[in-house]
Amino acid sequence: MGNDDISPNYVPTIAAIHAGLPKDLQNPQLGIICGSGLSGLVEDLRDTVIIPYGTIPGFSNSTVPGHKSALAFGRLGSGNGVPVVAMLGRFHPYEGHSMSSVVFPVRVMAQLGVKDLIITNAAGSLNPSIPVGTIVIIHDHIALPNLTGMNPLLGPQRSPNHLRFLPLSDAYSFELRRLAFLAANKLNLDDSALAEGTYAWVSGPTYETPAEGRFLRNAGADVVGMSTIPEVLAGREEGLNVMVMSLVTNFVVIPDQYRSIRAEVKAELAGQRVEAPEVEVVSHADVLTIGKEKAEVMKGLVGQIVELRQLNV
Ligand SMILES: O=P(O)(O)O[C@H]1O[C@H](CO)[C@@H](O)[C@H]1O
Ligand code: HPA
Repeated sequence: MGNDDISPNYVPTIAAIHAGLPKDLQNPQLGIICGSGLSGLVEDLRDTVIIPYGTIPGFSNSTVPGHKSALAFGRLGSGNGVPVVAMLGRFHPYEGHSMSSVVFPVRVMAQLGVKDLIITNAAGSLNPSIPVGTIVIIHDHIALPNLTGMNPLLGPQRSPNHLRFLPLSDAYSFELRRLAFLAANKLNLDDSALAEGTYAWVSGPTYETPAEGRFLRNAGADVVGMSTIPEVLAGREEGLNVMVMSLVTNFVVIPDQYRSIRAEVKAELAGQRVEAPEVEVVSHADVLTIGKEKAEVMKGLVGQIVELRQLNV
C-alpha cells in the first residue's frame, strides 16, 4: 500500500469547500480529527457549517460505525474565536482506502491554512497503569507498518518544500502538549485523567492477539490503535504542529499465562470435567460507549487548549 497519488489536484477540492463557506471560515487555523465515537468534540463550535465528504472532490466516505463523513467548520474560543475545521470521521487503511486517500484531508487542511492539528482516537491500553477512560497525550509512536513498507510517505518527493527524509524525533509538538496539561489544570482535572505515552500503530482491522499485545507492550508502547500515524506523518510533512490525544477505551487482553489444555485434559481423564474458559474480548461497541462517556472531557480539553493558544500562554 504505497502512496499512489503524489500530486493531488487540490483546486477542485478547495473550490468546493470554499463555495460552501462564508469568507471568515475559509482559512481555518486549527484542524481537529475526531476519532471513533468522538464527533461530539465539535459540539461547541459556533457559526458551524457542515460539508459532507460526498460533496468534496477527492474525499471518500468513512465506513466505520462512530465515524460520520463530513467536515465541520466553525469558531472555537472566546471573543471572535479561532476558525476551525474538523473531520467528523476519518479514513482507515483497513477500510480499503489507499494511504493517499487516508491522508488527503490532512493535506487539504494544510492548503486551507491550518497551522495546528489536534488528532484524536480511541485506543486500547497496553499499560496496566493507564486505565480505561484515561486520555493519553502521545509523545512518541511505534509504527510497525512504517518499518515494513507501508509508510504513507513512500513515493517520489512531493515537492521541494516537502522533506525527503522527514525527522520524527520532534513529531509531537512540545508546545501543544504543554497546553494540554495546562488546560487540564485549568479544568481542575484529576492528575489521573491525563497520561503521556507512546502509540503503536497497527493496520487492523483485527484486534491484537495476546502475544501481539505483549510484544507491543514489551516494545515500549502504552496504547495501540489502527489510525492516526499516517495523519501525523502527513501533517508533519506539510509543516503542521501536531498533537495526538488517545482515549483509552479498553485494555488489550494480555493474560499473564495461558490455560493449559494438556493440564485440563489430564484433569478430565482423572474424572474432573473442566469448563471452557470465558475469554475476555474487545468489541467496537464498547469502544464507542467509552467514547460517548468521555466526549465531554475531550471537548473541554480541546476548547481550553484553543483558549490558551489564543492567549499566547
Ligand atoms: O483510531 P480510531 O479511528 O479512533 O478508531 C479505533 O477504533 C477502531 C476499533 O475499535 C479502530 O478504527 C481504531 O483505530
Ligand atoms: N486495539 C487496536 N485498536 C483499538 C483498540 C485496541 O485494543 N481499541 C480501540 N482501538
